[in-house]
Amino acid sequence: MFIIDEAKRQVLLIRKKRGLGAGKINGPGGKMDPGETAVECAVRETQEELGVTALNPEHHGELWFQFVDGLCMHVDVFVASQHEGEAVETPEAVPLWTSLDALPFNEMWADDVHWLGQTLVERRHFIGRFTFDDDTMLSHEVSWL
Ligand SMILES: COc1nc(N)nc2c1ncn2[C@H]1C[C@H](O)[C@@H](COP(=O)(O)OP(=O)(O)OP(=O)(O)O)O1
Repeated sequence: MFIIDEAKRQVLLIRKKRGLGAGKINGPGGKMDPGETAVECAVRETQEELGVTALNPEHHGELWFQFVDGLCMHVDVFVASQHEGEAVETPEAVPLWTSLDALPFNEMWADDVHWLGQTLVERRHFIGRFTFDDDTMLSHEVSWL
C-alpha cells in the first residue's frame, strides 16, 4: 500500500524491521488472511505496521515474483491519496514520509525502480514479472496498461 500526501508530494514508506525484506525500504504489506480480499489485506497490514488507515485505495498493479529457490509471490499494489491517523513506529516497521522526487531505490527491492515512480507520480497501471536469486534481480518485464 502506498499512501500519498498530494499537498506535500510525499509517499508513506516503511523501513521493514522483520520478515521478508527486513532492513529494506518498501510500502507496507504482507500476506492475506483466510477469507480476506487483497485490498482488505493491504489496509489491515498498513494499520498493523504503521497505525494508519488508508482510505479509498485504488488498485494500480500486480507484481509476480519467481525466486530461483522455488518461492513464487503475487503482490497487488494499491495507492491511496487519503488516510486517517498519524504514522507511528511499530514492532514491524519505521514510517518514512518520503518525497516523490527522491524515492530511495538504492535501499529498496531491485524491481521497484522499474515501476514505482511511474505508478506514484503518473498514476499508471501495470503488471510486472520479475525473477530473483535471493536479493539479486535476474530479469524484469513490466507491461503498462
Ligand atoms: C522480491 O522483490 C520484492 N519487491 C517488492 N517491491 N516487494 C516485495 C518483494 N518481495 C516481497 N515484497 C513485499 C511484498 C509484501 O508487501 C512484503 C513481504 O510480505 P510477506 O508477507 O511475504 O512477509 P512478512 O512481512 O514477513 O509477512 P506478514 O507481515 O504477512 O507476516 O514485501
